[in-house]
Amino acid sequence: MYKIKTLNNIAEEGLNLFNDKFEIVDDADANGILLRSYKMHDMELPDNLEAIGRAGAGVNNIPIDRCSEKGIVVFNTPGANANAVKELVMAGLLLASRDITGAIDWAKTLKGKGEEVAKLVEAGKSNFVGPEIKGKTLGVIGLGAIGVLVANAAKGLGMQVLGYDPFISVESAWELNHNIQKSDSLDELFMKSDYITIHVPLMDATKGMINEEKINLMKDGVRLLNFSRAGLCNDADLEKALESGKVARYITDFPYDKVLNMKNVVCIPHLGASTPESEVNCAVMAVSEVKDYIENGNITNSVNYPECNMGVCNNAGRIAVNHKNIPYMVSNITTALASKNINIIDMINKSKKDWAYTLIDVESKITDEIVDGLKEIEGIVKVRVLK
Ligand SMILES: NC(=O)C1=CN([C@@H]2O[C@H](COP(=O)(O)OP(=O)(O)OC[C@H]3O[C@@H](n4cnc5c(N)ncnc54)[C@H](O)[C@@H]3O)[C@@H](O)[C@H]2O)C=CC1
Ligand SMILES: O=C(O)CCC(=O)C(=O)O
Repeated sequence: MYKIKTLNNIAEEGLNLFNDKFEIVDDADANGILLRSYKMHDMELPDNLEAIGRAGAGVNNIPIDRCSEKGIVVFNTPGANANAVKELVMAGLLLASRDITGAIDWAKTLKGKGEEVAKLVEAGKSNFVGPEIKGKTLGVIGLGAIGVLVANAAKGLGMQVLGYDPFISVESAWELNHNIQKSDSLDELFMKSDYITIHVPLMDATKGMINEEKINLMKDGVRLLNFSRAGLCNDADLEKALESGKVARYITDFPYDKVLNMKNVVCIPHLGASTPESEVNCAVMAVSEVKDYIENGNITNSVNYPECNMGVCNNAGRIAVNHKNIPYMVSNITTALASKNINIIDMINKSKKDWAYTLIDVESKITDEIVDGLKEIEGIVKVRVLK
């Protein structure tokens, strides 16, 4: 029986896809882990952990390098929550323009004022005037699953849209409305935009990408939206810009104590992906990926190991080997099998940056002795017999 542990709420529609070879457990030594935003960095990674399924996009809560070194394949669910985030970003654009939250808070203070309310409303409403978004320029940083939907929807609302993504995928480029302008540099986007929205992953290269130097390039009164991760903005620089009015408003899905105390900030409690539709989409995708990997060795949407698909095994045996992407691995693995008289019927070897994966169907049963032999080969970090 394969054991699966969940570290966050995972929609039933996904969990129900596990067949009777799987059980949901609370043990520390599960074969698979499913999670959303749970921070795994301080967790031990047990030797029998094979797969981690992130029901969502961002994987900065998972120790990817440690996982790769232990042969643990980390999956995410590209695009499965993108529409949910896009819809909240559209609300964010309006929250950034019109002081909707301030106005709602003020309206609540009129409770109990009886017949005076209508008069007070008309007298007080001028404090909450804000510009329309139509005709303004929105800069979209990162044109992946979310950025593309945001850019297209903003265009539909009459905005001018500038996009920046030096690594845009062919698929995203196809999806992008052809009226969206390409920004040749991030600095150009910063200089030309009235509104800026960030849709890139948090990693070393993007951490603190919104900082004093970049803010100084922006228009006075620019409105910033961050539905990606808190760490993309340098908080001391952001605070200074909000105090001076250089940044007129900051809308974020990532509250923390310091930002909650800043002026002109609207904090949403990480609700971007919190729709029933997106929770189901993510759970179904994450469970399908983890299940197919544990049962068949196939890899779809992994962030640390290569794509690999040999379908269901119809041969006598199947073995999966996670290893470093270094010379002689294929020859070492096949020589080890040949030395035990094991004949290979089908095989895939693929790599992704420093890591590689070899999936092999063979003509006879694989014994523990063969597995032990493979484990001794320098560079191999995990060996699994799937059949
Ligand atoms: N608020 C929420 O609940 C959610 C937040 N997110 C956050 O949004 C991020 C983006 O999500 P998706 O669009 O689904 O991911 P994605 O992987 O489809 O798109 C990310 C895009 O960023 C681009 N990119 C990477 N580095 C860049 C750079 N330095 N400059 C410009 N572009 C760069 C990539 O080429 C890619 O096209 C996630 O990494 C996550 O942190 C995602 C889902 C829900
Ligand atoms: O699961 C969630 O609610 C968070 C979604 C998210 O931040 C992501 O997918 O990167």
